[in-house]
Amino acid sequence: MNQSILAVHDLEAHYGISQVLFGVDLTIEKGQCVALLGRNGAGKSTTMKAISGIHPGTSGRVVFNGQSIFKDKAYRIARSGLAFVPEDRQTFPEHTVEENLLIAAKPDSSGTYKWSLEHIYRTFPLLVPLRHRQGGLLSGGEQQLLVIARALMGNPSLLLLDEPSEGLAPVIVQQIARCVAGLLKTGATILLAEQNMHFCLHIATHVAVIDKGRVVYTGTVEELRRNDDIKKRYLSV
Ligand SMILES: Nc1ncnc2c1ncn2[C@@H]1O[C@H](COP(=O)(O)OP(=O)(O)OP(=O)(O)O)[C@@H](O)[C@H]1O
Repeated sequence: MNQSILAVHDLEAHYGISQVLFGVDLTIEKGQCVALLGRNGAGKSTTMKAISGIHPGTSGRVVFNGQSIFKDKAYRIARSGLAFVPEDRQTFPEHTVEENLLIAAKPDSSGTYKWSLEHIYRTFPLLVPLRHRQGGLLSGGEQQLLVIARALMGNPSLLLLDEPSEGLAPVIVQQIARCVAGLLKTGATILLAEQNMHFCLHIATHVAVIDKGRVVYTGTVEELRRNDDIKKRYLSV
């Protein structure tokens, strides 16, 4: 049986007095790529921020690798092996690509460095010619690749990617899709928040559709492909 890496139950979150998550339920098993799909403002980023402790939820349960992390500080959650890559793609702009990567190097919970610099460059060949360029001088797509690679240098057991395709040219989106698909082949487990359903359907194994702060549908990618009603109702397709 698969081992559940992340289990989120009845998660609620607010900004001030405004409630935006109304009981999110979500499970990710080892090796899965779950696409969290939903329209603008549906609650994808807030779900990721609540899971990773950046914007803690107000109630609910979040269990990561068998441990409750709900209300834990963001740095503790990150250290326990959950890496969150926010949508703003912030690199350390004054530092080179290689320095950005080395700053983040950390072993996994067993003390192992699965992701070395060499392994990163093999997986992200586009970063090789850029290794001495400052982070702030990269294009949007290059920055996106760098922040994903930087997260991997921390050898996480779960990677949360928030809208990696947003605002990028189709050719770059394809490169990022190839890169994420490659990560899955290496055994990575990924929660991928996206508005771009087509980007996800080629990569993800499972989907969770979120609408108005609630997960309204879960299934495999194949099941979603066949479900025109859900696509029309929640994904504007
Ligand atoms: N810092 C904030 N303060 C107040 N309200 C916020 C804040 N961030 C998000 N919201 C609101 O919370 C709701 C959920 O936003 P969230 O960013 O989680 O949605 P999303 O599905 O990620 O959308 P997008 O694709 O536009 O990022 C929206 O109504 C949004 O306006």
